[in-house]
Amino acid sequence: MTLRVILASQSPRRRELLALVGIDHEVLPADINEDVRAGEQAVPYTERLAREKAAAIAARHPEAYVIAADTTVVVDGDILGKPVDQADARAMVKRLSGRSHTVCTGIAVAHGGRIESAVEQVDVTFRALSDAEIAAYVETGEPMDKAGAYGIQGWGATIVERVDGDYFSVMGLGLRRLVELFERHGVRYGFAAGLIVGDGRRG
Ligand SMILES: Cc1cn([C@H]2C[C@H](O)[C@@H](COP(=O)(O)OP(=O)(O)OP(=O)(O)O)O2)c(=O)[nH]c1=O
Repeated sequence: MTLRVILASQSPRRRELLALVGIDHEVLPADINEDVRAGEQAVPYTERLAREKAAAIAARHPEAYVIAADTTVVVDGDILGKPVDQADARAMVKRLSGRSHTVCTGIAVAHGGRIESAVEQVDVTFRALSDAEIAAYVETGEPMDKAGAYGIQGWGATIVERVDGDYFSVMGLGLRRLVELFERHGVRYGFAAGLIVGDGRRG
Protein backbone atom coordinates (compact mmCIF):
# COMPACT_ATOMS: atom_id res chain seq x y z
CA MET A 1 0.00 0.00 0.00
CA THR A 2 1.34 3.44 -0.90
CA LEU A 3 1.29 6.63 1.10
CA ARG A 4 -1.34 8.86 -0.49
CA VAL A 5 -0.30 12.47 -1.05
CA ILE A 6 -2.76 15.06 -2.35
CA LEU A 7 -1.72 18.51 -3.55
CA ALA A 8 -4.66 20.82 -2.79
CA SER A 9 -3.65 23.35 -5.43
CA GLN A 10 -4.36 24.19 -9.05
CA SER A 11 -0.88 25.73 -9.41
CA PRO A 12 1.20 24.00 -12.12
CA ARG A 13 4.36 25.37 -10.42
CA ARG A 14 3.58 23.49 -7.22
CA ARG A 15 3.09 20.25 -9.21
CA GLU A 16 6.45 20.81 -10.93
CA LEU A 17 8.21 21.43 -7.62
CA LEU A 18 6.85 18.24 -6.05
CA ALA A 19 7.89 16.30 -9.16
CA LEU A 20 11.36 17.87 -8.95
CA VAL A 21 12.02 16.10 -5.64
CA GLY A 22 10.13 12.90 -6.47
CA ILE A 23 7.04 13.34 -4.31
CA ASP A 24 4.30 11.41 -6.13
CA HIS A 25 0.94 13.03 -5.67
CA GLU A 26 -2.60 13.52 -6.90
CA VAL A 27 -4.03 16.99 -7.52
CA LEU A 28 -7.33 18.06 -5.94
CA PRO A 29 -7.58 21.88 -5.85
CA ALA A 30 -9.46 23.40 -2.90
CA ASP A 31 -12.12 25.99 -3.57
CA ILE A 32 -12.14 28.37 -0.62
CA ASN A 33 -12.87 32.04 -0.06
CA GLU A 34 -9.53 33.88 -0.46
CA ASP A 35 -10.69 37.32 0.72
CA VAL A 36 -8.31 39.14 3.06
CA ARG A 37 -9.98 39.89 6.43
CA ALA A 38 -10.07 43.48 7.68
CA GLY A 39 -6.72 44.34 9.23
CA GLU A 40 -5.21 40.93 8.41
CA GLN A 41 -1.45 40.96 7.70
CA ALA A 42 0.23 38.88 4.99
CA VAL A 43 1.92 36.34 7.29
CA PRO A 44 -1.23 35.24 9.18
CA TYR A 45 -3.25 35.55 5.95
CA THR A 46 -1.09 33.20 3.88
CA GLU A 47 -0.84 30.70 6.74
CA ARG A 48 -4.61 30.77 7.29
CA LEU A 49 -5.28 30.20 3.58
CA ALA A 50 -2.79 27.33 3.32
CA ARG A 51 -4.41 25.70 6.37
CA GLU A 52 -7.96 26.25 5.05
CA LYS A 53 -7.08 24.78 1.64
CA ALA A 54 -5.46 21.74 3.29
CA ALA A 55 -8.35 21.30 5.74
CA ALA A 56 -11.00 21.47 2.99
CA ILE A 57 -9.46 18.54 1.11
CA ALA A 58 -8.33 16.59 4.21
CA ALA A 59 -11.92 16.56 5.52
CA ARG A 60 -12.88 14.43 2.50
CA HIS A 61 -9.69 12.32 2.44
CA PRO A 62 -8.66 11.71 6.08
CA GLU A 63 -6.25 8.89 5.19
CA ALA A 64 -4.19 11.12 2.87
CA TYR A 65 -1.41 13.63 3.52
CA VAL A 66 -2.71 16.90 2.06
CA ILE A 67 -0.30 19.66 0.95
CA ALA A 68 -1.53 23.23 0.40
CA ALA A 69 0.09 26.64 0.01
CA ASP A 70 -0.67 30.27 -0.60
CA THR A 71 1.63 32.93 -2.04
CA THR A 72 1.28 36.71 -1.91
CA VAL A 73 3.54 39.67 -2.59
CA VAL A 74 3.78 42.43 0.03
CA VAL A 75 4.87 45.97 -0.79
CA ASP A 76 4.45 48.99 1.51
CA GLY A 77 2.25 46.82 3.72
CA ASP A 78 -0.18 46.10 0.85
CA ILE A 79 -0.95 42.52 -0.14
CA LEU A 80 -0.79 41.89 -3.90
CA GLY A 81 -2.52 38.79 -5.18
CA LYS A 82 -2.96 37.84 -8.83
CA PRO A 83 -3.73 40.69 -11.24
CA VAL A 84 -7.34 40.94 -12.41
CA ASP A 85 -6.42 42.17 -15.91
CA GLN A 86 -3.45 43.45 -17.95
CA ALA A 87 -3.77 47.03 -16.67
CA ASP A 88 -3.66 45.71 -13.10
CA ALA A 89 -0.61 43.58 -14.00
CA ARG A 90 1.22 46.60 -15.47
CA ALA A 91 0.45 48.64 -12.35
CA MET A 92 1.76 45.85 -10.09
CA VAL A 93 5.01 45.37 -12.02
CA LYS A 94 5.54 49.14 -12.14
CA ARG A 95 5.09 49.30 -8.39
CA LEU A 96 7.72 46.58 -7.87
CA SER A 97 10.20 48.06 -10.38
CA GLY A 98 13.61 49.19 -9.04
CA ARG A 99 13.03 48.17 -5.43
CA SER A 100 12.48 45.33 -2.96
CA HIS A 101 9.31 43.58 -1.87
CA THR A 102 8.53 40.52 0.27
CA VAL A 103 7.04 37.26 -0.98
CA CYS A 104 5.06 35.39 1.69
CA THR A 105 4.25 31.74 1.15
CA GLY A 106 2.11 29.92 3.68
CA ILE A 107 2.42 26.14 3.54
CA ALA A 108 0.43 23.41 5.28
CA VAL A 109 0.37 19.61 5.53
CA ALA A 110 -2.80 18.05 6.94
CA HIS A 111 -3.15 14.45 8.09
CA GLY A 112 -5.14 12.55 10.72
CA GLY A 113 -7.03 15.59 11.97
CA ARG A 114 -3.83 17.61 12.50
CA ILE A 115 -2.41 20.43 10.36
CA GLU A 116 1.26 21.42 10.48
CA SER A 117 1.97 24.81 8.90
CA ALA A 118 4.53 27.59 8.46
CA VAL A 119 5.18 30.78 6.51
CA GLU A 120 8.31 31.61 4.51
CA GLN A 121 9.17 35.26 3.87
CA VAL A 122 11.58 36.10 1.06
CA ASP A 123 12.84 39.53 0.02
CA VAL A 124 13.07 39.98 -3.75
CA THR A 125 14.61 42.98 -5.53
CA PHE A 126 13.67 44.02 -9.08
CA ARG A 127 15.88 46.05 -11.39
CA ALA A 128 14.36 49.27 -12.72
CA LEU A 129 12.08 48.69 -15.72
CA SER A 130 10.91 51.14 -18.38
CA ASP A 131 7.19 51.44 -19.14
CA ALA A 132 7.87 49.80 -22.52
CA GLU A 133 9.55 46.82 -20.84
CA ILE A 134 6.67 46.50 -18.36
CA ALA A 135 4.12 46.57 -21.20
CA ALA A 136 6.10 43.97 -23.17
CA TYR A 137 6.42 41.70 -20.12
CA VAL A 138 2.69 41.84 -19.38
CA GLU A 139 2.01 41.18 -23.11
CA THR A 140 3.63 37.74 -22.69
CA GLY A 141 0.74 36.71 -20.42
CA GLU A 142 3.17 35.29 -17.85
CA PRO A 143 2.08 37.63 -15.01
CA MET A 144 -1.63 36.87 -15.22
CA ASP A 145 -1.94 33.84 -12.89
CA LYS A 146 0.81 34.84 -10.48
CA ALA A 147 0.90 36.81 -7.23
CA GLY A 148 2.51 40.22 -7.76
CA ALA A 149 2.20 39.75 -11.54
CA TYR A 150 5.53 38.04 -12.16
CA GLY A 151 7.12 34.62 -12.31
CA ILE A 152 10.69 34.31 -11.04
CA GLN A 153 10.95 30.98 -12.86
CA GLY A 154 10.06 32.44 -16.27
CA TRP A 155 10.87 35.63 -18.18
CA GLY A 156 10.63 37.31 -14.79
CA ALA A 157 14.05 35.79 -14.05
CA THR A 158 15.56 38.60 -16.17
CA ILE A 159 13.95 41.22 -13.91
CA VAL A 160 15.02 39.86 -10.52
CA GLU A 161 18.25 41.35 -9.22
CA ARG A 162 18.46 39.43 -5.95
CA VAL A 163 16.58 36.98 -3.75
CA ASP A 164 17.15 36.88 0.00
CA GLY A 165 15.66 33.58 1.10
CA ASP A 166 14.19 30.41 -0.32
CA TYR A 167 13.78 30.59 -4.12
CA PHE A 168 11.19 27.80 -4.18
CA SER A 169 8.94 29.70 -1.78
CA VAL A 170 8.89 32.56 -4.30
CA MET A 171 7.74 30.04 -6.93
CA GLY A 172 4.95 28.98 -4.59
CA LEU A 173 6.14 26.04 -2.48
CA GLY A 174 9.17 25.91 -0.18
CA LEU A 175 10.52 22.36 -0.44
CA ARG A 176 12.82 22.48 2.59
CA ARG A 177 9.92 23.65 4.75
CA LEU A 178 7.61 21.05 3.19
CA VAL A 179 9.95 18.24 4.23
CA GLU A 180 10.10 19.70 7.74
CA LEU A 181 6.28 19.73 7.97
CA PHE A 182 6.17 16.08 6.88
CA GLU A 183 8.74 15.25 9.56
CA ARG A 184 6.44 16.83 12.16
CA HIS A 185 3.85 14.26 11.00
CA GLY A 186 6.38 11.45 11.46
CA VAL A 187 7.07 11.08 7.73
CA ARG A 188 10.70 11.09 6.55
CA TYR A 189 11.98 12.27 3.17
CA GLY A 190 14.73 10.31 1.47
CA PHE A 191 16.60 11.39 -1.65
CA ALA A 192 15.41 9.14 -4.48
CA ALA A 193 13.12 7.28 -2.03
CA GLY A 194 10.61 10.11 -1.60
CA LEU A 195 8.34 10.18 1.45
CA ILE A 196 8.63 7.28 3.87
CA VAL A 197 6.41 6.57 6.88
CA GLY A 198 7.62 4.47 9.83
CA ASP A 199 6.69 1.13 8.27
CA GLY A 200 8.42 1.90 4.96
CA ARG A 201 5.38 2.84 2.90
CA ARG A 202 6.26 5.26 0.13
CA GLY A 203 4.57 8.27 -1.43
C1 LIG B 1 5.84 35.56 -6.98
C2 LIG B 1 5.51 34.33 -7.81
C3 LIG B 1 4.27 33.71 -7.72
N1 LIG B 1 3.98 32.60 -8.48
C4 LIG B 1 2.66 31.93 -8.41
C5 LIG B 1 2.59 30.76 -7.43
C6 LIG B 1 1.10 30.58 -7.23
O1 LIG B 1 0.61 29.64 -8.20
C7 LIG B 1 0.53 31.97 -7.53
C8 LIG B 1 -0.11 32.58 -6.31
O2 LIG B 1 -1.43 32.15 -6.20
P1 LIG B 1 -1.99 31.25 -5.03
O3 LIG B 1 -3.33 31.79 -4.66
O4 LIG B 1 -0.98 31.07 -3.95
O5 LIG B 1 -2.16 29.82 -5.70
P2 LIG B 1 -3.00 29.39 -6.99
O6 LIG B 1 -4.27 30.19 -7.08
O7 LIG B 1 -2.10 29.39 -8.18
O8 LIG B 1 -3.37 27.90 -6.65
P3 LIG B 1 -4.24 27.33 -5.40
O9 LIG B 1 -4.96 28.48 -4.73
O10 LIG B 1 -5.17 26.32 -5.99
O11 LIG B 1 -3.23 26.71 -4.49
O12 LIG B 1 1.62 32.79 -7.98
C9 LIG B 1 4.92 32.10 -9.36
O13 LIG B 1 4.66 31.12 -10.06
N2 LIG B 1 6.16 32.70 -9.45
C10 LIG B 1 6.51 33.80 -8.72
O14 LIG B 1 7.65 34.30 -8.85
